[in-house]
Amino acid sequence: MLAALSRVKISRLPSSEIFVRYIFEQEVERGKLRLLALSSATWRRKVGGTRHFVDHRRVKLVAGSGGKGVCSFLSEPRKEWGGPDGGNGGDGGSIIIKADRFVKSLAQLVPVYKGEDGESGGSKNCYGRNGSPTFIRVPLGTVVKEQGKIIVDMTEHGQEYLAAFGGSGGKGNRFFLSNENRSPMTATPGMTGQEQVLQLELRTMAHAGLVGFPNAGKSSLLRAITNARPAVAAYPFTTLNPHVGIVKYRDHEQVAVADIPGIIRGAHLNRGLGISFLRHIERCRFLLFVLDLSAPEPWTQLQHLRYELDQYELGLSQRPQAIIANKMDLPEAQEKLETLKSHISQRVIPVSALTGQNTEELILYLRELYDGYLQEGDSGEGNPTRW
Ligand SMILES: Nc1nc2c(ncn2[C@@H]2O[C@H](COP(=O)(O)OP(=O)(O)OP(=O)(O)O)[C@@H](O)[C@H]2O)c(=O)[nH]1
Ligand SMILES: [Mg+2]
Repeated sequence: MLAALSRVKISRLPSSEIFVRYIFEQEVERGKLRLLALSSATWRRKVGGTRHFVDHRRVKLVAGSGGKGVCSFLSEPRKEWGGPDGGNGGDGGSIIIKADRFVKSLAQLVPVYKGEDGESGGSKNCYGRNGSPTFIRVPLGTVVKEQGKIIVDMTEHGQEYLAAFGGSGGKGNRFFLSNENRSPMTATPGMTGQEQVLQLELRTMAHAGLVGFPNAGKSSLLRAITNARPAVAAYPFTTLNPHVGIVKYRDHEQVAVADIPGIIRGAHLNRGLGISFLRHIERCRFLLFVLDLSAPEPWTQLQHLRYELDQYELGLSQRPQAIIANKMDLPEAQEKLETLKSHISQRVIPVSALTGQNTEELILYLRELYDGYLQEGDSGEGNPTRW
């Protein structure tokens, strides 16, 4: 049955279904796992090396070592004792992490980076060439951590962080020439490059984050209010990586909205897809809670979502927010909405992501939140991200 399923996936090549396989991978026993791994390779070959979205990576950086200095003496016809002429070695290449807005995931990163070594010096006072720096291009919003502590946040295009220094080159014997010592024999080796083990984490940068149970219609809503096209399907956990869409207003103001995977009760205990992907809404200034009106008790969803958010980071659920009741087109929705309103003191925005009903109210409310956030920014609480 599973083999048949894999074959179907390979032949149809739907972009979202490769992720379904991850869920299967966690659940099936060993024999079947191998089969899935095989199908995954075939899938990649067929679609031409497509890579998955990766939002965290551990990398080891070893900067280039300095080239060694050389001990040599000039000796030419009629100038047999020309003195020391050993040149210095070149410096090793450093490793630099650079933010690049054209890079969208950490998938292209490799586990180990080795910087270019400096060249050794030469006779006739020739200095060795310095090793060229190695650049690691990462998406905007990448956080660089060392032993769990954040050391830099790459938020601007072109921002660079020198992560591992190259070793300095050794000195040739010419360097040691002095009045006391006219023929130094000393030459030093280059220093080894710095070694670092860093964790890179990608945190999506958006103003608003859609939070909701699986199948609540988060991706559908993102499609309805922005031009983003995340996959939508009637099974839970369709979305496995964040998508960002931009809501454009007439005055050219733009608000970025991030869609993330669904959260279920007990996600902090690693149920469902866990809550580690909440890192993608950690930076969001406001949250859009999407409740599913087709669920028996949509108001309990809100409690569970808030609880799970607070498990990730205390106070996360208290960010400025909008509560959206989705699937208003369903027949029983109106009745449910009234009950929902009686359970929640905050304003509830009823919408239908499927038909686009009442999405204007949501878009306008989003703008109110955004304007409030901009004013807050003006009063000195950090610069707002301009998209
Ligand atoms: N009737 C109705 N169905 C909807 C509406 N919005 C979404 N759906 C359906 O609900 C199902 C799930 O929608 P998605 O947008 O994939 O839900 P999601 O919250 O992104 O789900 P995950 O990515 O799995 O967390 C799909 O079959 C949608 O067609 C709506 O407003 N009305
Ligand atoms: Mg989705």
